[in-house]
Amino acid sequence: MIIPFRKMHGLGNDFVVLDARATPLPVSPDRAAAIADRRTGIGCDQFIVMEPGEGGAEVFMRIRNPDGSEAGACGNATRCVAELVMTESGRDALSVRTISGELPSERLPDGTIRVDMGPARLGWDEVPLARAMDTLHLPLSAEGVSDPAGLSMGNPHATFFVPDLAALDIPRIGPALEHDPFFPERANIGFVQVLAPDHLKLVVWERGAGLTLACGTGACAALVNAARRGLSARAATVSLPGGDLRIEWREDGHVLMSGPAATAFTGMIDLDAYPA
Ligand SMILES: N[C@H](CCC[C@H](N)C(=O)O)C(=O)O
Repeated sequence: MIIPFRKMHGLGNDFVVLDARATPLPVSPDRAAAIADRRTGIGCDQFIVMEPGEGGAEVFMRIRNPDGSEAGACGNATRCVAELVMTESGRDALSVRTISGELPSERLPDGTIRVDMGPARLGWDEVPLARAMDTLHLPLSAEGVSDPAGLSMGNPHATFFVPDLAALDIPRIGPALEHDPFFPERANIGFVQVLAPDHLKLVVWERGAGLTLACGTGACAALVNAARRGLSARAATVSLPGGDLRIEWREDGHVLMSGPAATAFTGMIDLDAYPA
């Protein structure tokens, strides 16, 4: 089955996007993982399938990590899918639905995309954690880091605050933290250096994907956790290796994320060349 694909990215967090809105596509977790492979497939940080929208949403977005695991949210991909559907429909506002909820999105005058990523979920059972506790201070540590804050943006996040990101060996400490039994569904692990109350520097070890150039939900988690700790204002620029996102934790608990979305190239793929 030969079909078109679109290669997109948000600040270098990259995606293969397939369109299954008109016709269902046979994409198993194994096939998604094979296509996401950077040597034997197209390669991407997350594999995205657009499905027919439901409720008030124009499109449903299915998110899989390169290990085949399904994720409940992906901020950078949400901006990409929103931009794609806005451009094809000539609209500047629409909603993208995921398994975690409906995400109202709009194109701003400067061409960036702003998404209401929904509420930050702060309960231990929402993250989720393995047992009841205050999510503001988690009893977790690794070399050079300790005492993270946790939350969910529709996917699990732990945020460590450090004096100097450059001193960390994230590829070495990331995997064990991602898989800590403390996180029954694993977790995305963010490392934040607070530069100013309105400026955070962030690197994320992503669940099921590892080190990425940017993580939209990770930036949302970093801002909310910094504000909860009194380390930042409720709105800040979050600088990731791939570039900057603007994040605001609104008084109603919703988190707004603004940033770019880009298409790198399009092509055709033969799904039958990949494991069923
Ligand atoms: N690895 C994440 C999904 C992608 C998140 C990230 N790429 C973003 O932009 O939010 C997870 O398993 O929850």
